[in-house]
Amino acid sequence: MSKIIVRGGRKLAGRVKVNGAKNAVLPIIAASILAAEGESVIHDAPPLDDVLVINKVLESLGLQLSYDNQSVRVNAETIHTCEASYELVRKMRASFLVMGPLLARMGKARISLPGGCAIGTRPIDQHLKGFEAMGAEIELGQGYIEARVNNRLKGAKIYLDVASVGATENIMMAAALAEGTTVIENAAKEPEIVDLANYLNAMGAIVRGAGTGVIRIEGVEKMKGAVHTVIPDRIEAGTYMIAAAITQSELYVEGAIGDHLRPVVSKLQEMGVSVEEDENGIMVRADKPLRAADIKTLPYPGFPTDMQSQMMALQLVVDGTSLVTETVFENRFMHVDEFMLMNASIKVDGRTAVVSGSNKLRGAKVCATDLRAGAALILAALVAEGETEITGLHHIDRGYVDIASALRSVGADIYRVAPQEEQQTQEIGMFAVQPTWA
Ligand SMILES: CC(=O)N[C@H]1[C@@H](OP(=O)(O)OP(=O)(O)OC[C@H]2O[C@@H](n3ccc(=O)[nH]c3=O)[C@H](O)[C@@H]2O)O[C@H](CO)[C@@H](O)[C@@H]1O
Ligand SMILES: C=C(OP(=O)(O)O)C(=O)O
Repeated sequence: MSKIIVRGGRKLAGRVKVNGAKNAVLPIIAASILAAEGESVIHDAPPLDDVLVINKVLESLGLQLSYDNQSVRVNAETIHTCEASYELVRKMRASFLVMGPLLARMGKARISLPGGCAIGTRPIDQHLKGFEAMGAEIELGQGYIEARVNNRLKGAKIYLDVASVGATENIMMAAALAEGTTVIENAAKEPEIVDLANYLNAMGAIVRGAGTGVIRIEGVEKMKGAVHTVIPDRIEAGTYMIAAAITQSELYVEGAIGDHLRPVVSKLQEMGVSVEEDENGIMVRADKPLRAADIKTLPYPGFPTDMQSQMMALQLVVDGTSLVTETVFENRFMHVDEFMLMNASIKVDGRTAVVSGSNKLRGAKVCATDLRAGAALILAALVAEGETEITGLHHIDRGYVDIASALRSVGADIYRVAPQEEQQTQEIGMFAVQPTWA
């Protein structure tokens, strides 16, 4: 089992570079299915496990794809099958995003139900409601969802009961090739939606209003491949900003876009962190004791649920008590039990966690229960006394490009041990590769 080992107490200094956004690149790669002619080239596609999975999904449909030097090239002229298997969809829920483009381009799609995951049940009713409104017939059976339409999908007015990111994306992609105009009301407003709309428009679609609550898509008959560069990952950026704050350090987060991080920036400032934005990134400085601040997760532009656990790591060490209210996912407090193993003091009551500050965190053996929980444990470990051993790295690898090396490059005592190295370590009684603190 691979693990990350951190020895807390080091200050950080220097710059970390943000990669392309996981949550933007996944729908964008899926949208490439819409191009009946030409090649798409997607730059700044981060080398993450999730990107490999979506690439495999497209390959399994018969598309030609290559991934080199952070650029994905997709030729979608030929599609052999419209079925995405359980084996691939279970690895990553975002695989379900191929349903909209397949249905629009091929008139049918059979996709495994994505199921729930550690952070909640995560239904897909809003995606299906959108496809049905556009004339698709939906059937569920044997763990798969089958959608079909005779001729083309038809534009429709669709009000989303929840401003779902995935449903907005799936419906936008389906509507791009539909006959007539689709209006999505109560649409999600995340920057990743805007990035997808920009890519769709470059492919020949007509999408207006992305980034607002009402998106209008005028369907076109044909789309072609396009070249696109993915936006920087605001959640990766926010994670490194908290790394600076929690270690009382100074870090320049290169590529971070302040406008995408407004709630995180303002919360850090409220806590006493200095944040300076320029056109290339964000400088974060913490050089005095920080204050408690409450957070409530909400759809964009509210505080992102994907930053909730990392912010909780910071709340554990600041002065005072903070409240964390999670309104987006019903089960996103699993990191609390792991923090407790590190001597944290947190009480959970339903969707709210009461986080006591000024904890003297202590290193422990902990496990990443989901992607952001894993990042949060690393952040806590940076300031914990002694050594923390973090397992469950497959979660972290879904969304962070070698976070251990990135943090080590700015001074953290953090090291990843692969299973064979661990075995050698046991055999010869030392690290197979010299850890930074040795
Ligand atoms: C790949 C990707 O972009 N993932 C992000 C995306 O996930 P994802 O697109 O899955 O998240 P949604 O915005 O769809 O989910 C938000 C809420 O809506 C509910 N819901 C969603 C769809 C639906 O048909 N019915 C329904 O009830 C969900 O259960 C959840 O409670 O947005 C989440 C919320 O910002 C982020 O945490 C994820 O990192
Ligand atoms: C929850 C997340 O991703 P996904 O929707 O892919 O599970 C995340 O990025 O924190």
